[in-house]
Amino acid sequence: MVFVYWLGTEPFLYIAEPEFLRRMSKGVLGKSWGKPSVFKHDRKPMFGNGLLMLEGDDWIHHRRIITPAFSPANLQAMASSMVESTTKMLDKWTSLLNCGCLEIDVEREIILTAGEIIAKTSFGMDYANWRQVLEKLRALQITLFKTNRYVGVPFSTILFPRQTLEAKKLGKDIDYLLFSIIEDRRNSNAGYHQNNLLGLLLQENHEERRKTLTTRELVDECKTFFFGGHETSALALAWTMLVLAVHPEWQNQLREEITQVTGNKEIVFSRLAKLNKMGWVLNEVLRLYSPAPNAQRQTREDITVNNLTIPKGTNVWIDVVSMHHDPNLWGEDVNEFKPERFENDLYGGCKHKMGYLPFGFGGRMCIGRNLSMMEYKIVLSLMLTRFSFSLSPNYSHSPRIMLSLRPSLGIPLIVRPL
Ligand code: HEM
Repeated sequence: MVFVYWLGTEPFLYIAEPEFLRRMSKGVLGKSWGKPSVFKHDRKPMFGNGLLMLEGDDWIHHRRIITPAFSPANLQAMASSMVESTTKMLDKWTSLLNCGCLEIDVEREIILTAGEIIAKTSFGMDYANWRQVLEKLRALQITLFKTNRYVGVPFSTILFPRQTLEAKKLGKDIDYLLFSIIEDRRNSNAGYHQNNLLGLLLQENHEERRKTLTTRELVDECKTFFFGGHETSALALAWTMLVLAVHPEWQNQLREEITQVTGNKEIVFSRLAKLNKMGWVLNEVLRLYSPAPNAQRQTREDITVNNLTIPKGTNVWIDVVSMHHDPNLWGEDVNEFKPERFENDLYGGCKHKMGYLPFGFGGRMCIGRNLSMMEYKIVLSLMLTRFSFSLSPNYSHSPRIMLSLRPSLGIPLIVRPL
């Protein structure tokens, strides 16, 4: 389905048709479309001019600097930190269960753990700092995306002055926290020699003896990666816990696979790729509950598709959720949880390769996808080998798009030690 709608004064082209998207993106150079200016402005307190929002030469430059942070060697170095943070969470669950607690909101718990993982692995942050950044980012997300604000409608900031001011203030508080972390790292020599994301960004500035990234740009990248690096991975895990709670047979299948692959020893980086069934489960969860439910672009020049000219300046809204749930692409069992779709097919049997886009498409494909797959397998393996899960009667199914696709009332599960 493809149609045009308006958001205030802004024209939007809605696309939930993979073939149209393929034709549109095929002939388009990266420079021919960017991110909608109206969202760049609205989401500034959250992402500033970080990688997600950049375009043109600036985007190429930042992507080149940041890519090495996700090399296999750097990912491997993050594994022990992931095991440590997850084990801490699971020890806490054991204490809660010993104290008579019957259920645990796994979404809340996993978000905290994923926040800790990205804070430690990418920025080397300590507890007090990352908790503050995480809490403020969550408050900012609620302010920007939970309420009905009219993004793109002229003077909407005047109609919603309280939210506008609140978002600006939270954005500044986060900037300030990240700025002081960057300055501390600059002043300590060790900061330049760490191969984590912040270390690489600082080295780039330091070694070339020119300000390749300004402090403002560094803060924006840290903000972007702090949010992007924990929220989506945590949601993939949280939605997985929900579907596994209602499909205990898949919990068992995954436990068997973990035992086969690890031989009851601690999970190690080099064996993660062998967790094939877990990979299918991840793909199926990303299809059913895509943490990034849509993608947006804005044309920077006229683009022609099927004799139709899409004028420069048109915003484009790509509805990933709709494509992932289209029975014409996936078949009549589209809404069922069937990880085996992915057994012999990276696209899960989808009739069109652009119909399955959990990590985006083209040159703007998610830079953190390998990191998130690794984190997913480590955290899920540890959870499944210590506990079994079933749905709490208090669970209420309420997926809601608040930038990402969230379970808006949490995911309370009954957790039992194995
Ligand atoms: C399951 C986990 C994840 C999902 C589903 C996901 C999804 C996506 C999607 C759909 C995009 C493309 C957005 C667009 O086209 O506008 C994207 C881009 C991006 N992601 Fe992820 N992501 C995940 C994990 C991560 C992680 C762990 C990080 C960082 C550590 C990260 C950082 C980013 C960044 C910075 C971009 C912008 C890339 C660019 O424009 O060059 N993501 N992600």
